[in-house]
Amino acid sequence: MIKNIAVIKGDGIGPEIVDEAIKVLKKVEEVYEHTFNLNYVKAGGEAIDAYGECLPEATVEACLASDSVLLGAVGGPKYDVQPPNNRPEKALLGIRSRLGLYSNLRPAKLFTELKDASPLKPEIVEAGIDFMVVRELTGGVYFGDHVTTSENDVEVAYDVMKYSAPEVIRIAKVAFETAMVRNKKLCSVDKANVLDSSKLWRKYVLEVAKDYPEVELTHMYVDNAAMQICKDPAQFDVILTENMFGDILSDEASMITGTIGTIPSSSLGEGTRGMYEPIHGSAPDIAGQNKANPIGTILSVAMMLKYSFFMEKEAQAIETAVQKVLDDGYRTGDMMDKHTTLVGCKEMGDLIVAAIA
Ligand SMILES: NC(=O)C1=CN([C@@H]2O[C@H](COP(=O)(O)OP(=O)(O)OC[C@H]3O[C@@H](n4cnc5c(N)ncnc54)[C@H](O)[C@@H]3O)[C@@H](O)[C@H]2O)C=CC1
Ligand SMILES: CC(C)CC(=O)C(=O)O
Ligand SMILES: [Mg+2]
Repeated sequence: MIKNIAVIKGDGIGPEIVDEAIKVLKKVEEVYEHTFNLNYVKAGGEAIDAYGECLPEATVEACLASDSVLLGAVGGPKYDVQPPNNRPEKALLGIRSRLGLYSNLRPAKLFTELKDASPLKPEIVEAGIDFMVVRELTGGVYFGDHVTTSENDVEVAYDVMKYSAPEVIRIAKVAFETAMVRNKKLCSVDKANVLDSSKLWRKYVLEVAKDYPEVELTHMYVDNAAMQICKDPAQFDVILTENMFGDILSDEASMITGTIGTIPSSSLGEGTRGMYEPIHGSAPDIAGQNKANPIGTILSVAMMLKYSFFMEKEAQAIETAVQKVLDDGYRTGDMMDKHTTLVGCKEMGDLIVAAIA
């Protein structure tokens, strides 16, 4: 099969982790006789450095012309002085929006080999951590008006969190469908005791629920959800939530699995073209030191193969290879625990490539 992939390395650890993911993709290409045409384009800080703008139109066009997009991460202190509309993060939001990628799936699954890396008590970890965060990705406060102004000579700022009924309905459908192929439990997380946008959210989640009588639906306020993820993560199967809550809760959920460094994500819209990226950021504190964990990006490639290209066995081969390398005791620094072998980003990539049959 021939597939065209737009590749955005981005900033900080982005280039390092993407290089390892590409090695994995090339191994899959060789073993399974596919052709992956890679089109390297820039977004975020790397695009500001090269062209002065965080999201050149040529990058968007290359993404739109591709079968899918692989992204490392964007941002870093160097770019914090940029005006709001030219920050690297704005490029990421721009791609998500221009490609219509409203549905972000972020798994929180504990590799049993990493149970000692989890900060939770052993008895909580033993109960199991395996849930999916379905995060709305193109609405909410990240896409509302952002205003800094002055009122009565006092500086004020506000950001608008807005949702429309169709936006809630389409992401709720994704979450119910996700629950249907898992354990048929869906927890919708909102702040409906305070926010109008959450009241609307809950109303339309309840509407969509009528089409999925087999799914057990519960609602939880986001503050409680943050607590329950630490206290009793085994209660969750699928969590559905809006953009910012999902951003925050998925970072928390990653940490209880040991590290943010292993968690991939898919971002999809109506078609099969998606963007695939680890859930973490550009980790400027460890950039350029061969310390980054490339597993989140490598597993994002596996998600791309599964969700966009329907290459089930190839995706499985990557997941099995990651599992084997962890079984063999290799770890990057972020998931280091007793009796394991510390390796760098590049070595971790090489080990996973070698483990792909
Ligand atoms: N998708 C994206 O491109 C995202 C970009 N960002 C941007 O990234 C920059 C840094 O943001 P932070 O808040 O520090 O979040 P971050 O996720 O980059 O880093 C948080 C902590 O996790 C560690 N970490 C993250 N990924 C790791 C990996 N693969 N291996 C080992 N350790 C890892 C970092 O070293 C750091 O200690 C900011 O400019 C931010 O805006 C933040 C989140 C998402
Ligand atoms: C960098 C932001 C735009 C978003 C974010 O933190 C994320 O999607 O994980
Ligand atoms: Mg985030």
